[in-house]
Amino acid sequence: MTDKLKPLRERIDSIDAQILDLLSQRGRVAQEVGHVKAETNAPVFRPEREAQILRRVAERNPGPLKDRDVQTIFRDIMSACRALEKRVTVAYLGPSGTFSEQAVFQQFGTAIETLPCVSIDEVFRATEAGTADFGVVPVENSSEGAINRTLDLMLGTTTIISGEVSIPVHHSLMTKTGSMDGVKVVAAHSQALAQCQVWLNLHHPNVERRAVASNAEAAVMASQDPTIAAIASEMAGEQYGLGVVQAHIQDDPHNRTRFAVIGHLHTNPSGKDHTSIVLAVPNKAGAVYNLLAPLAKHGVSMTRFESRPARIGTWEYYFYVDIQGHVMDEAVARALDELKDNAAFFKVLGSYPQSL
Ligand SMILES: O=C(O)C(=O)C[C@]1(C(=O)O)C=C[C@@H](O)C=C1
Repeated sequence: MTDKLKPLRERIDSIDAQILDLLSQRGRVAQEVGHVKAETNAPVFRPEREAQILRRVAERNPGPLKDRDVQTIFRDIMSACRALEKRVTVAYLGPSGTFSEQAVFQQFGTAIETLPCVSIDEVFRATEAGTADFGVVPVENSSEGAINRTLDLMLGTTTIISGEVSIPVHHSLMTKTGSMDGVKVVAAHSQALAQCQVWLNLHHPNVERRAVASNAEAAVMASQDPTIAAIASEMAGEQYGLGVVQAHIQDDPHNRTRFAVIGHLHTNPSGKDHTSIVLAVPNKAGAVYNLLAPLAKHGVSMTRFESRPARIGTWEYYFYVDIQGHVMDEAVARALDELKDNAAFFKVLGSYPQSL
């Protein structure tokens, strides 16, 4: 056995030496890129370039490693190279261990500084003020719909969307002991409680449900009090020393949350982009009907349509629309020009590469 392993391990050692040498070469080129960018004050983080590299990696992947796995490796290689130019700071809805934090690493890799915030409002504020270079905020969940606070804040923010991240959301029920003995309360963010309600009704109908600021906060509470169970990611459970009572308790097994990356960066076209806009129409007959006509006219596909009350006391709404393409694409530019003409309010929230 050992005799057979020895030559294989020697081959791995020699391949590792080559990988290390290539990584070092890549790092030195990134340093040169950094110097060129510094001369022209150009942005360090280029989401469209990173998206193109990750797409190409999946296209060219000869196997046997999975596309997802090689993308994760390359994302972190780019993250480390980017950190040689500048280590970006990213704000998100903390504490550490939330799905938002997972989304941050999925977009930026791990060679970054993170700034956990107590609320979505705080993520916007930190990014607007420049305390963080970017912020990551939840936009919608596949089972529960829009995250209204994010939509409302998008309206007035000076930041723009420069990326999107979609991650699977798997909830686990966890306690200090790994059992439900003596548990009186299940704590979680209201969204998580809603995403697990069928399971909770079936298995723990008589345990009080308590909505708290985040699942990670619920995990902290459970780690300090054996009468409290938390619904959170297993990552958060591990972080706060919890035992799993039951994994994957979300009602929808394909449950996902989409996040927006906000900042001050205008992202260039990557070839596969989304554009987010928000608009309001004058309060007259047929206005909503006519609103989207320019999209169809110019062959632009809509991927999402959401409405929010304008909160000015009348029955007026803001419409949040996501479309395929980039504001610099000719068809999109033409359609948006016409949309703008029909709208009482119009704002482009940003164009950015489609999530992987
Ligand atoms: O191509 C660039 O602009 C780089 O800075 C290099 C690099 C990379 O490592 O490939 C790093 C950071 C950018 O976000 C994009 C790509």
